[in-house]
Amino acid sequence: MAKKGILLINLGSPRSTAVEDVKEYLDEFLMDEKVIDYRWIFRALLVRGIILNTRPAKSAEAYKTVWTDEGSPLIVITKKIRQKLQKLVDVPVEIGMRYAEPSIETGIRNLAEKGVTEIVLLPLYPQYAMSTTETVIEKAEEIRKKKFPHIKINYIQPFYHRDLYINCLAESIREKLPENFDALLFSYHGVPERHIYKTDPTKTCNMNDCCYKDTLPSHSFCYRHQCFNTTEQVIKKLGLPKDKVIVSFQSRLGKDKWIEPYTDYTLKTIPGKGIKNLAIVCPAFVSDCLETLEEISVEGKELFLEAGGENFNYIPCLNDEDRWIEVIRTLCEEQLNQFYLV
Ligand SMILES: C=CC1=C(C)c2cc3[nH]c(cc4nc(cc5[nH]c(cc1n2)c(C)c5CCC(=O)O)C(CCC(=O)O)=C4C)c(C)c3C=C
Ligand SMILES: [Fe+2]
Ligand SMILES: [Fe+2]
Repeated sequence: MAKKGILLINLGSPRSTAVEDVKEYLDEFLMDEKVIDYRWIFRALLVRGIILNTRPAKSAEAYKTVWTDEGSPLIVITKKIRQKLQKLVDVPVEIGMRYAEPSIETGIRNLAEKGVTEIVLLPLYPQYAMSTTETVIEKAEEIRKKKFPHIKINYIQPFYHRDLYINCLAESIREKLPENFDALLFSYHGVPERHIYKTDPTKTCNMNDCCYKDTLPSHSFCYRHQCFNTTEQVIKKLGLPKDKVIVSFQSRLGKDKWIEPYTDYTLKTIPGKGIKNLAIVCPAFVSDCLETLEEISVEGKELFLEAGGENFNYIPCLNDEDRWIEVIRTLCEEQLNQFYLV
């Protein structure tokens, strides 16, 4: 009789805020060809020859500002999610990180040691991207084939369009929205435009109005569409008019063109357009992390206030909210049941 288990995957953080640990983490992250998709030699020249000379020290300083006694917020929150989910399901639950520790391999091994032979794996990313969902699945498959060939893995697909997730996100935002705000900004992690062209099997997305349309075959791999669609569904549930809502993309790296508009530019320009009281949410992240707690809540806030903004209200991620754990439970149970159908 097969034994089932659940593996939750998040991005991962450095082991500590020491520059050397941040460097090791950034090396693994940025040398992933699904993240910096250049040929190995050019990627190595860029990452090891340029980025890793200066970025680790800067990033280490940034990590210090968000680090807690228990460690990186992203890891701490993922562990809390695991604990809460474990109380709701009767199969073992483990976590794994795409980069650094506990790795995906550690997660699979922990399940294997409990006798699990069928794993439901949930990448904790609502929207598909080559640099998130795809790299997680590729890595997990590589490890499974090499080290655990007797184990089956069912991968949970991106869930940005699922009603249960949208209801959960909308309710979470509704509870935290300030009474008065001029606009609600949805800031998603960005990706280079090239990634979207590359993963579009239809080769029809032109990074234009097509991404806003309701249904197109290109959408199952268009991160830009999936972010707009998440926003549209959430604001419908919240009953917010479109003119009170802005979408932008944060955290770009390097000189390539990333999907626009950029969050930093948006934050600098909207006060001049009369938006002085801002609410901001980051739905590409299910758990708060460096990119929300430092880049948005500290740096982003500073940009907005310096440009004449008055109130900046950051709305935290779903983190370990009970309603979100229920969503995770349902997504996993759907797939646990799928094993019976194979
Ligand atoms: C939520 C989805 C994410 C996408 C898409 C994504 C793409 C992406 N990221 C980088 C470069 C960096 N990202 C960094 C941090 C970071 N990124 C995500 C998520 C996505 N990235 C998270 C959750 C985090 C925070 C990790 C944490 O420990 O809290 C960093 C490291 C931090 C820094 O030095 O600023 C880099 C670098 C690229 C290039 C990319 C798409 C190609
Ligand atoms: Fe990132
Ligand atoms: Fe698109």
